[in-house]
Amino acid sequence: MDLDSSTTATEFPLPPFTLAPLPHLSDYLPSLPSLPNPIDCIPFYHQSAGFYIASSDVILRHIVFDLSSSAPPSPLIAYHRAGPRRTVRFDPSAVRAAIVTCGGLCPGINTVIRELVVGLWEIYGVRQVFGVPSGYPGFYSADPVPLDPKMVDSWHKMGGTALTTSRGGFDLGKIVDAIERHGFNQVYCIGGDGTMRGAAKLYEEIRRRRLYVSLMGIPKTVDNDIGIIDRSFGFQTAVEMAQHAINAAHVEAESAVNGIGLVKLMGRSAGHIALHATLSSRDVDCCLIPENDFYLEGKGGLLEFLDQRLKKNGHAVLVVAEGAGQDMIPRTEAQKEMDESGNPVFLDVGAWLKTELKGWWEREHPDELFTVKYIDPTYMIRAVPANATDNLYCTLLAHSAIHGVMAGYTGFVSGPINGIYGYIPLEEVAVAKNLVDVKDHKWAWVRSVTNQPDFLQTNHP
Ligand SMILES: Nc1ncnc2c1ncn2[C@@H]1O[C@H](COP(=O)(O)OP(=O)(O)OP(=O)(O)O)[C@@H](O)[C@H]1O
Ligand SMILES: O=P(O)(O)OC[C@H]1O[C@](O)(CO)[C@@H](O)[C@@H]1O
Ligand SMILES: [Mg+2]
Repeated sequence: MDLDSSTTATEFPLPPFTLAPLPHLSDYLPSLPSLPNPIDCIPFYHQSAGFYIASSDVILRHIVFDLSSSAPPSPLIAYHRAGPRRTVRFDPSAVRAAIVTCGGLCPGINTVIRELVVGLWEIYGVRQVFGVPSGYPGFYSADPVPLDPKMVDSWHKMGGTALTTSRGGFDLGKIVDAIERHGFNQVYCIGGDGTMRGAAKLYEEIRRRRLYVSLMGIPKTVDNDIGIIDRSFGFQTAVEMAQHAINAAHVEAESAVNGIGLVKLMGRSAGHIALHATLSSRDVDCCLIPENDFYLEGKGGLLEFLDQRLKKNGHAVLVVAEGAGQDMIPRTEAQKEMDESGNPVFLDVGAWLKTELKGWWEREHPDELFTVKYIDPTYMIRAVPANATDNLYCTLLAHSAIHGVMAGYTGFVSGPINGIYGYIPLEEVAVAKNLVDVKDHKWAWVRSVTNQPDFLQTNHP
């Protein structure tokens, strides 16, 4: 079908799609109260038509279509829109909300906590909001901390998590027992992919026990490796922070004779931070990510490429995601460690690359000057407050979460889908991985900016 020459608007029918389920407390508690939304009584709000979101308001996950294709993209899925509902299923005076943060840090966690507290308090009139210290194990091993708007007032300006976090210690029975014991009826779990897998199990157990408890997940991952949502909060702040390291590497490399600036950035299985930092910087000569294997020696290899760059420019900047090249680094049995949550502990690809580069130069150009300056900003890109964009994102995310929970939805995650906030089943998010697609335009863009090798040659040594 040639649409180029079309001068008039052409109509196409919407392809059929499946609406993802959105679990609700009434699925297993049929006689729940149904109350008018307390927002009705806030004197400053003058609800316009369409203010309340109905269960018929949906967002399409796929918004890019090939009109010449007879087959619709499959599977075509829609999600329920996030936002306030006309009725709520909790009496605000009876709500006891718990907030927990798990896994690694990420800019914006404190903003999400702040906005959950302030949103519950100011919009819905909830007065019992608690922080669960030290991640999932804190449910059964620590006392909940009462939170109020005054206490959290400036938390959006702080990095880290004021509640403290941890890895490991997920004991399903003990956590749900503790939720019952403390009388929590709303649970907000902020965390990464592991936290979402844990939250999906908690939701299943709560449902099995038929508890009047709504539990939801707010995805947090500096690596941006959680699927379905557009991006995770704090990611943009981390990319911005990574620029400082890349700029320093560039200055060091440029100021040396045959200088290489090497920057390692976070990203266990997904190279999004490295990729975005590369695209924003434009000083990077080569970006190495876990999704795209690379090799050092021979035709089309990294060393050949760097040799050419040094000859041409006198310096080069290399960005490597921490999960890249792990299979190439020699590792003893003792180094095959896992962290408390079962995530593999990586070896330092930056330190390994630095040694390899120095060895190569000494072998190939023993009489020429050469410098590798290795910068590993590690936690400096994530242990910072969120920037303005991420703070706004965190606020909308927290408010979307509250509206959904107050309406009685449970077992869901809130997040932006194509720019619109929606509710996604927890179990879907728990298994959806967002890796860099090295076949799509974004990776092609990196390669066009850097002109780096594709590392696809099969006949290297
Ligand atoms: N499959 C799982 N089932 C139940 N709980 C899990 C599972 N995976 C991880 N968890 C628990 O979730 C919590 C956080 O997990 P993890 O340390 O992997 O961080 P994360 O949420 O993935 O965050 P990040 O990716 O940012 O580090 C831990 O308490 C861990 O025990
Ligand atoms: O906080 P820890 O346990 O040192 O873990 C660091 C890891 O956490 C992350 O920031 C998020 O998963 C990774 O990029 C990094 O490898
Ligand atoms: Mg994780």
